[in-house]
Amino acid sequence: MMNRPIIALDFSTMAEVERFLTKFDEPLFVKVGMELYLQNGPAVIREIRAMGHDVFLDLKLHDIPNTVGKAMAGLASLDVQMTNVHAQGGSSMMKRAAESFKYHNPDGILIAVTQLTSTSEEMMQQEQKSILSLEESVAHYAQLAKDSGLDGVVSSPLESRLIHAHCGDDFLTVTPGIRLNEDSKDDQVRVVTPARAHALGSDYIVVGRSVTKASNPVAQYSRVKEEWESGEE
Ligand SMILES: O=C(O)c1cc(=O)[nH]c(=O)n1[C@@H]1O[C@H](COP(=O)(O)O)[C@@H](O)[C@H]1O
Repeated sequence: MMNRPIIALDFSTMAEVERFLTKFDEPLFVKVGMELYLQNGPAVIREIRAMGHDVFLDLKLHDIPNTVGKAMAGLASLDVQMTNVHAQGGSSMMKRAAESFKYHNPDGILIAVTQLTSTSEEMMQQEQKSILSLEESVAHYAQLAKDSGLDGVVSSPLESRLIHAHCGDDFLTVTPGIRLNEDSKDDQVRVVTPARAHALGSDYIVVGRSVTKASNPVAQYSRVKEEWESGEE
């Protein structure tokens, strides 16, 4: 069975979240990111969990190991199914995050962002002064995350095969940058359709605006889910 698509609740108020979620009569897997969490705090997680939905808390922690370890202990007590850090924070930071998260939430999934889906290879090389190709960089950070005790990484579906080849099929690929054929890319660079993400072997897809900005979000969610499960556009 395929994992449900994760829907990014990129709203700024709880009222908008409620208006969106009450349209659905099935439990969703949703993502709470910086926009919602930083403006509304931990109460949003409790409310969404009380409505029966699973939560990926996406705050991409990136700081010194002690700070991230302590912050992670707080986040782990929120009863979320998945959360993340930035792999570029390094292996000591990721190890502290994993120890802290797993101690408080043994069943939770901890993943690391490799290269954002809004980053192109050209940007990476010019702005990060990296001498690697984008794929080499993603594979490198995925291996570092695995060696630090994390369960998987965030990347574009374009790198899912490479990550599985390097880190094994059990190492999770959680992949945003999903667009239906007729959608615009917006600020994303490395995008694919849900069907293509299936073919490329992603374990989870993260979908935001394609569904949240649709005129009929429930119908659009069903379409994304069907494409993702069948692998056909
Ligand atoms: O960690 C993430 O979820 C994430 C990592 C990444 O590399 N790219 C990325 O788009 N995301 C998140 O995935 C969501 C994508 O939203 P849409 O572009 O609207 O589908 C946003 O909430 C982003 O914050």
